[in-house]
Amino acid sequence: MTRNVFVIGLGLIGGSIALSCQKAPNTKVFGFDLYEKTRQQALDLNIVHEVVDDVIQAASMADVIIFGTPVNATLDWLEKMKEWPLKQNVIVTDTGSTKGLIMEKGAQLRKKGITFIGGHPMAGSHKSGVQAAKTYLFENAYYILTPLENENEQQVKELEDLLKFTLAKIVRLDAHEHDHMTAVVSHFPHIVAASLVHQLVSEQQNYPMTSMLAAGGFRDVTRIASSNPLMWKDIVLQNRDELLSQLNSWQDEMERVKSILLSRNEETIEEYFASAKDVRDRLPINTGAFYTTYDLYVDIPDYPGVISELTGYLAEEQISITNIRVVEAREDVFGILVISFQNAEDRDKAQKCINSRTKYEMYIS
Ligand SMILES: NC(=O)c1ccc[n+]([C@@H]2O[C@H](COP(=O)([O-])OP(=O)(O)OC[C@H]3O[C@@H](n4cnc5c(N)ncnc54)[C@H](O)[C@@H]3O)[C@@H](O)[C@H]2O)c1
Ligand SMILES: O=C(O)C(=O)C[C@]1(C(=O)O)C=C[C@@H](O)C=C1
Repeated sequence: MTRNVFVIGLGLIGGSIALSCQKAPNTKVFGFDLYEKTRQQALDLNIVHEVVDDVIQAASMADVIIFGTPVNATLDWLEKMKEWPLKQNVIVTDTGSTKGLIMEKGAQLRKKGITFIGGHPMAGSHKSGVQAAKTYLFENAYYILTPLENENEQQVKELEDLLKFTLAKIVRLDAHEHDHMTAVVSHFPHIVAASLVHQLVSEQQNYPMTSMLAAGGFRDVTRIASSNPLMWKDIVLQNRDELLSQLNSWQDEMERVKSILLSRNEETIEEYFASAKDVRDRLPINTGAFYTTYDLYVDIPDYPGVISELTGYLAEEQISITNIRVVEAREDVFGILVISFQNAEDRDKAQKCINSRTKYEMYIS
């Protein structure tokens, strides 16, 4: 029997889930997005098997409905869904970054006989939209499920059985614990990143050169300030209380920094950085495909056409790359071309390919 999966919201996350659901056997993936253009792109990019215009009709045929919409739009859809004719055993889930308010709606749906199991894959990007979707975006990442208390175990297992095709590590959490912990490691850092950018803007008024000096450090710490503003508006509104509490803790932390700076105590200042480094260095890696980049560093001479020469060799051998960038490109000296691949196997093939056709030095970090 065919399993019908219906994804509503075909952006980065909905599109990526749709792609991984297509890997599941006997599964047909339908999609809907608010925008006609996105629906067309989703079809052109084979993100879904079919796109639909009539949401209620598609939902009535679905065995699993997955929301990939911004969290306030998800709340609106869940409210409307209470009145829809759905299959008796349908499983409804979402991918939103917040869970408290969404699970309140889930509890209301349960009263209508609809199973809602909250979901949140802990991987993503500052990029948004259907064109950024990737089949293995969630590989190795934690994928949190927040079933209601006493949820039908069979239904949760069925959802897990589908989501395993994301290659994520599925874990279960209570919605409030989820909102607390994600405020710490995801939502509040986005506020800090945006605030650092605002601080730069105000400094620019007196020191216009400042942004030109923004090197790796500023860029690394503010990358996520380039994320989708509408999505983050919704997230911070839904998780406002946790964020206000994080803001208080941050202000206390800044007071601590101020006092150690005022103290001029070298040992304390060094220890402040050393203990942070220790914790940061021990953070688990490989959580989320976006961070699992398989990079190959190639020392290339600085002459026109060298990049297309190399990518041409890879294309001839059908080796896909996910990203390419040049670092330390200076005149007349070697630059380093960093080519990223989806997996180690592709990187090995690329290394062999380049080795057989050039004399460029290569290394893996
Ligand atoms: N971006 C991330 O890193 C990330 C990671 C994990 C979870 N999430 C969550 O996933 C969800 C989607 O985020 P995204 O990054 O894919 O955003 P996105 O902007 O890439 O995609 C959202 C899609 O939803 C569509 N949409 C908006 N309102 C809609 C509506 N009312 N009905 C139907 N479609 C609608 C948009 O047109 C867009 O295509 C959000 O709830 C977000 O909190 C995001
Ligand atoms: O990598 C990024 O750009 C992200 O912001 C991804 C990220 C995060 O780590 O905060 C963002 C929102 C989520 O709900 C989950 C993951």
